[in-house]
Amino acid sequence: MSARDRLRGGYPLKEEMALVSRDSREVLLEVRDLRTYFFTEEGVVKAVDGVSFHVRRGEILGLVGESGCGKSVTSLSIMRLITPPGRILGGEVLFDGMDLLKLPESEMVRLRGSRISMIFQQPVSCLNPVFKIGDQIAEVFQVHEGLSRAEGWRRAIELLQMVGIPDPERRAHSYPHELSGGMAQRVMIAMALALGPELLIADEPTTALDVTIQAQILDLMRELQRRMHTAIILITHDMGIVAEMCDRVAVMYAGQIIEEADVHTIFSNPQHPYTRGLLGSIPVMGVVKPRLDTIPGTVPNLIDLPPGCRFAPRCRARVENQAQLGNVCLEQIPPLFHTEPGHQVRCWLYG
Ligand SMILES: Nc1ncnc2c1ncn2[C@@H]1O[C@H](COP(=O)(O)OP(=O)(O)OP(=O)(O)O)[C@@H](O)[C@H]1O
Repeated sequence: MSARDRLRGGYPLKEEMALVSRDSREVLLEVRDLRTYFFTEEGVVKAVDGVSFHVRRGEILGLVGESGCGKSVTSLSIMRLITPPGRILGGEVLFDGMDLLKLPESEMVRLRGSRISMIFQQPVSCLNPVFKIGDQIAEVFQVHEGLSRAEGWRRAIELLQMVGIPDPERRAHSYPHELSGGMAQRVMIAMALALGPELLIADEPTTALDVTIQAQILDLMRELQRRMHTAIILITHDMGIVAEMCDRVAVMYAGQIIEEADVHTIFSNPQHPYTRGLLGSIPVMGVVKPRLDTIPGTVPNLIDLPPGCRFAPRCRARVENQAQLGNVCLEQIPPLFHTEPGHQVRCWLYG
C-alpha cells in the first residue's frame, strides 16, 4: 500500500501493518561520501565534506549540530537545490536505488514534492503571497496528478482538515499573510504531504514558532508520519526535539558526520566529546547543576579547516588523554570507528 493510500484511508489494517514492518528495515535513502563546496571570493567553503548516512523507510533520522555545520546544505544537496557558487563535487545520493545526482533535471522535478518533499523554518516565506492557500495546494494536484481546479480544491480542503486547520473551507480562501506562523507551518505540512511522499526533509520546522505551537506541530508531524509511514530527516539543533521525535541520530560537526547511533544510545552512551558537550549543554529534569556546561571555542572556519580532527582545537578529552593520543588528533582526520552495532564515532579515542 502506498503512503498516498494510507493518507486517504487512515490507519493501516493489520495485514498492512505486517507489510509496513517488513518495509521498515529497508533502506530508502543512502547518502555516500557527499561533498558540496561553495567557491566564494574568500575561498572554498567545505560545507559538506564526505557525509554518509542512511534513512530506512518510515523512520525519523535526526540530523543535529550547531549552526553552520552543514545540515541545510546536506538536505539541499539531496534535493539537488544547490545553486552557484555552490557545487556538489562528489558522492552518491541513492533514493530507492537510483542515484539522484545522476538523474536528468526533468525527473528530479517530478520527484520533488511527489516522492521527496521538504519543509523549512520560515513557512510564510515559502508560500506565494499573491495566491490563496487553497489555490496553492490545489496546484500540487493539478500539476502532479492532472486534476481539475475544482477537484484540486476539494483535495486541498481535505488536507487542511487533516492537518488540523479549523474551518478549512473558509481558511482555503486565506492569503499567506493572514495565517499565524503555526497555521502557515500546518499549510506547508499539508502541501509537503499532499502526494504521499516516501521521504520528508524537515529543516528546523519549529524553530521560528513559540513553544506551545512547536509541540503541536511536532505532534502533528509524528501522527502523520505514523499514519503514512513517511521517513523523515529532521534537522534540528534541539536535543529535546531529538529525544521526543527521532529513531536514530546523526551528529554533524564542521561538514562531517561525527557520530551516528539510535536515539537511546546517543542519550545513554554518547561517545564523541562533541556529542557529550551538546548533551551537557541542555537542562535535565531533576538534575541540579550550578550552571550548564558549554563547549569552549567556536566552530572552525570551513574555508580554513584544521588538518586533523575538526573538533580537536575545542576538545577537552584530547587534552585529558594527551599521553595516550599524542598528536594524532591535531594531525590526522579520524575515520568513523564502529564501536558497537549501529554506533559509529569519528574520534581517535576509539581508534
Ligand atoms: N550560498 C552560500 N555561499 C557561501 N557559503 C554558504 C552558502 N550557503 C551555505 N554556506 C556555508 O555553508 C556552511 C554550512 O551551512 P548550513 O546552512 O548547511 O549550516 P546549518 O548547519 O544548516 O546551520 P543553520 O542551523 O544555521 O541553518 C556555512 O558555513 C555556510 O556559511
